[in-house]
Amino acid sequence: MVSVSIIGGTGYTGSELLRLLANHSKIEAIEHITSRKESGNSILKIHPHLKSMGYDNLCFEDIDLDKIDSDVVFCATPHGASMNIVPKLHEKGIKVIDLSGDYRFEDISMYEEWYNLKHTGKLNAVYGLPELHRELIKKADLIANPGCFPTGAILSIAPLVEKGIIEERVIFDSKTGVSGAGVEPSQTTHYPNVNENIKPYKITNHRHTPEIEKELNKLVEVSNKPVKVSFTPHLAPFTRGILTTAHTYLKENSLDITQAEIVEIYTKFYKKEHFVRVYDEEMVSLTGVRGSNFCDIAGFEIDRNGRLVMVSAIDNLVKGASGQAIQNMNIILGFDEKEGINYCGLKP
Ligand SMILES: NC(=O)C1=CN([C@@H]2O[C@H](COP(=O)(O)OP(=O)(O)OC[C@H]3O[C@@H](n4cnc5c(N)ncnc54)[C@H](OP(=O)(O)O)[C@@H]3O)[C@@H](O)[C@H]2O)C=CC1
Ligand SMILES: CC(=O)N[C@@H](CCC(=O)OP(=O)(O)O)C(=O)O
Repeated sequence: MVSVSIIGGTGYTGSELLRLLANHSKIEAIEHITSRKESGNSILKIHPHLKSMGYDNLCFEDIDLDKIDSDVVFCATPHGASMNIVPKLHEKGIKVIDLSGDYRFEDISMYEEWYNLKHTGKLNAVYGLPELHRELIKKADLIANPGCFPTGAILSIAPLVEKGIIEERVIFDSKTGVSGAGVEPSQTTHYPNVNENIKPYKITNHRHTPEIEKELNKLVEVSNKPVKVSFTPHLAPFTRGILTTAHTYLKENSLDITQAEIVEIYTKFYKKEHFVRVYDEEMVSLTGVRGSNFCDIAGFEIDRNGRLVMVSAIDNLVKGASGQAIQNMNIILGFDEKEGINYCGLKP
């Protein structure tokens, strides 16, 4: 049994951590859950849906980090904030899973360029995408939990990149639900601006672009050219979910590959992966993964120009954040990887 604390407990990913951990059989207690604004208040004030789930006496605290001594701490804090919190916990020997972008880049200068922030210093973090880095995660004491868009994008084409059958340029087009923007309201997320609307943003310069690219390039054989990623997100009128369409081009020498062979490449690549479901006949959709830790993948169609289209669907708050964070904790601590997160979607 382990004790857990959550830094940033009033946000959406903090809320999801509580929801999922309530059904985790190896969690002894949520020792501390922090909030600066809600310190002293019951967590039920902000998360009333968690009533009778074992948290009725749990209150937010604005606690000094020195007082936290849990086995595992989840930092569900914004980028820029995590880098001032994580080192203090890490140096105490606590296993830390950071949901922000602060430790996702091995190369800090790349982080500073894309996040426009000065970093407080590199730590030895493992990029927590279990389907690609499970062995490293097992030995890690600091996990950089992947970004929501990168999770769906990387998983959608990782098998093709590893196989070396697509050209270097890859285009990802993603639609995201509004919870991706966090709990603080803004003009962008204001209901009249989102409802019955769809709006592209950061069409060429979203900070998840280099994250997707550097992870895909870990799969590229030295003899092949590095992948070049273009990424455009769109804000869409739903609360949860990210649907990503990946456009890739088959290499000249792979143009005779069949759809069935591509399906086979994916099936083999994800054979042991419980949380990646490959659909060779059905199209995937967001309701199929809503509330779940699954990444559903479909597509496999090649058009008359040799363009291969893949599609992935995730719940940004689960496989894209808190579910994956718990999956990482399960791997580090040697628990069943599915513990606490083994739910299907909520398709009506
Ligand atoms: N939402 C999503 O879909 C995803 C989010 N992420 C990442 O996960 C992290 C959390 O996201 P999300 O839950 O959406 O964010 P929210 O904005 O919803 O919540 C942020 C939380 O952090 C606390 N907080 C903010 N600043 C500080 C600070 N300086 N020190 C301590 N606590 C602070 C806030 O509480 P209070 O102000 O009361 O202290 C709040 O509880 C972010 O880094 C985000 O980028 C990753 C993948 C997906
Ligand atoms: C809708 C919306 O605004 N989405 C956010 C998602 C990013 C996020 O959650 O940040 P990390 O995954 O990098 O931590 C955005 O595009 O910035």
